[in-house]
Amino acid sequence: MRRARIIYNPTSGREGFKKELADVLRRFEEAGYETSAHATTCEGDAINAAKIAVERKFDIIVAAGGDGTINEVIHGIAEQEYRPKLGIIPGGTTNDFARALGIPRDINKAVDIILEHNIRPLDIGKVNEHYFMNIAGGGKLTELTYEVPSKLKTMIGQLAYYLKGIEMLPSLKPTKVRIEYDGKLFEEEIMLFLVSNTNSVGGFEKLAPEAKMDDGLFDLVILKKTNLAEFIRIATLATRGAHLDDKNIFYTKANRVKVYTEDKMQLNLDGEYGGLLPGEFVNLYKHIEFFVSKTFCERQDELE
Ligand SMILES: Nc1ncnc2c1ncn2[C@@H]1O[C@H](COP(=O)(O)OP(=O)(O)OP(=O)(O)O)[C@@H](O)[C@H]1O
Repeated sequence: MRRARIIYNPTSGREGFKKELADVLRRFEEAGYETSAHATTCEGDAINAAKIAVERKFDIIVAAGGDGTINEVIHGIAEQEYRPKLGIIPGGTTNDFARALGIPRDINKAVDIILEHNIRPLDIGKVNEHYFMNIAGGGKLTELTYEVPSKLKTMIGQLAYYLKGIEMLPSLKPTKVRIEYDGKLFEEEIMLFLVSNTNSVGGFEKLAPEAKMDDGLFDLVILKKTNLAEFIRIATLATRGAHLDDKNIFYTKANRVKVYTEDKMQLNLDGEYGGLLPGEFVNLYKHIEFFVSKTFCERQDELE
């Protein structure tokens, strides 16, 4: 019999998953999975819980929670030789990764997707000792994703980023960087850089519109030094994915990207603080098998 391990964060988002747990367990059992659950107790607990699920050779792990929980589960399995397939039930305040995989917020519909069994091996990003699923980046502007208080995020969503962004615009400063990507070199002053695995980024769905999740490549998007007026013009273009051809943008695909900066620069991983640069970003090709929606499969295939 196939075995499923549900790892859920009882504190994530509006804490809705707990109430549904019995139903979710029943649905997995009915679908032929012997199923058990682990409620995370503190930061880092999902990493251990996932490692234990690997040791016990569960066929699938279902991560229920926000991006933080999914990220911890990925940390727990990414280094292992045997990696259970990963299903996601979004339950956080931000669910960028679930959104990228076309997984709806509704718990029952998310379970449907796992039980429909559309499985795709997808790339995972690694930088220094951290993993990321969606996007990593550096530059003053990327720092705003964690300066937005999470309460505010929940209440007003995307608007929180925009408000914070506007507040920070005058303090945007260029930084000299040296970026090595697949044996080539980019050396200039920049405003920010993004290393993207998916195209779903904190409300900007089109920052890396061509990012494909199973090609072993990141989309590297660099905004060169600009003045404020230019910056606003390009940010407007970016909301509709029309920025990549702009002369102020450097855009390429790469499997390995090394970033060195002259000034201190923070690293942003999936919207969270990820330490300081320098960093070496490595794309782990089709590293983990995920349960995804049919729409996701169609979208990926269109990008071929
Ligand atoms: N029982 C717990 N009590 C407090 N924190 C926990 C507990 N279990 C897990 N955590 C921590 O909470 C962090 C955030 O959780 P998660 O991402 O699931 O939800 P969220 O904060 O609501 O959503 P998001 O991260 O998407 O904004 C996790 O990275 C984890 O370290």
